[in-house]
Amino acid sequence: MTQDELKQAVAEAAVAYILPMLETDTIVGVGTGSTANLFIDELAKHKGLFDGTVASSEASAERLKKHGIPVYNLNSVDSIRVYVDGADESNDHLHLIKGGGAALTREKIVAACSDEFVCIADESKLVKVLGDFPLPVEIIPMARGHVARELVKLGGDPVYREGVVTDNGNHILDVYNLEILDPIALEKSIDGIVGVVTNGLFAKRSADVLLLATKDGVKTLKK
Ligand SMILES: O=C[C@H](O)[C@H](O)[C@H](O)COP(=O)(O)O
Repeated sequence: MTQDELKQAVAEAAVAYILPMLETDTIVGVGTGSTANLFIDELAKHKGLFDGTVASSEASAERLKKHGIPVYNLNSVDSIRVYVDGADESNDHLHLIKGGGAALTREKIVAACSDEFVCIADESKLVKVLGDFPLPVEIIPMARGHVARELVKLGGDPVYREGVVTDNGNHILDVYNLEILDPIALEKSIDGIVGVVTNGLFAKRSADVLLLATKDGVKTLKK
């Protein structure tokens, strides 16, 4: 199977997983990226069954609206039953690296507000130790130099993601060469640097379930 076929399989599995949760007042949190896009397309087949969604990016909101699925402002909903999103890497504890598409801050906010976080990925994303994928860090633009120097002190090699402005009007540093042995501690340390908005480690609030597409079928991994 190709990577695209694996992504399609996991998108379908995610919809099957959340179907029993869908009621007329259910709000679904929707992530960002190529896997999340396929999930949106599958979710659209069931749009009459639930109330609507909260999106983690402008791009996902636009795709949802094109399908005729209601998209709510996060501040106008009481709760999100389930959040479905992709990842750039996951370890066995379902700690994630996210933000390859620069949506990490809104993703982390929606994940924090959700009762259950279902991560969807193909098997290439499962790793023993996080950090082969450069860790995205969203920063306030004027703090770029300061944050970069602090990230070097933590052992990383930050690279400015040229030309990218997040939905929040900020910039991204991608941090290379981190061997992330303690994701919870590193997430906290990076968040403590003045000028950092969010970092792409989802460790304190990890996924609850990982649906992992493999050539032998979609596997369900839990913490
Ligand atoms: O900012 C983007 C997100 O964190 C994505 O969920 C992540 O990059 C995975 O994207 P994809 O499904 O395209 O590999």
